[in-house]
Amino acid sequence: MVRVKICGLTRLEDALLAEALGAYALGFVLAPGSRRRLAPEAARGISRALGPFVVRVGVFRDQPPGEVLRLMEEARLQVAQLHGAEPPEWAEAIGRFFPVIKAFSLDGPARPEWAGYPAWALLLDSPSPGSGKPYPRAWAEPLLGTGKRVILAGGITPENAPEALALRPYAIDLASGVEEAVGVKSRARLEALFARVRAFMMGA
Ligand SMILES: O=C(O)c1ccccc1NCC(=O)[C@H](O)[C@H](O)COP(=O)(O)O
Repeated sequence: MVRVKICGLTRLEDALLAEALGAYALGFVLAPGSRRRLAPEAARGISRALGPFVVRVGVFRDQPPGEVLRLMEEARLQVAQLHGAEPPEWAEAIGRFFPVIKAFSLDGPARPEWAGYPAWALLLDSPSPGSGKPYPRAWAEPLLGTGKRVILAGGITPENAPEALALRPYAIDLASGVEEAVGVKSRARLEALFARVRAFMMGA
């Protein structure tokens, strides 16, 4: 089973297309400073138009639990992804209401101690989230096989996705690799990605 999260959605048409192609989760950036940032009401409009069986993920960075919980409710989202230096206590406070994904930026091999962070899954990303910059996928290995769910992100594209899939992560996550402009997904690139994922599954 390979789960695909398409992140940084800003348009309803792109979210509906990603859902139709088989995305398991869709990410909406509510963190300040991102060129993909959506207002909560815009994310709510997209979330309300999607089917019931695709997971809506809110993406945050260094925003305190009260702000995250308010935005999650306002935007009608279901999972909180924390992309900053959030202390475990923040994740525990948010985790009382929503499943939490904790993102870590890799500038070298993943640290085994991250497995102790109170999150439902760990997302291993490049140092600059949303940049389309990859890293050596072997850097994820210290956390694979620990029993912790690992989501691989950071510069994944339809072309290099098999390298990430071969590590059999809990999921893969993409923003830039399926875009024609920042925040604007490409139909052709989304279709190419899901074709590569299906081909990998058939051959796995
Ligand atoms: O996508 C952004 O603009 C972003 C900004 C700030 C924090 C997180 C952000 N994205 C979160 C994601 O989960 C991205 O999909 C992930 O960083 C991978 O991005 P990419 O390398 O562009 O595929």
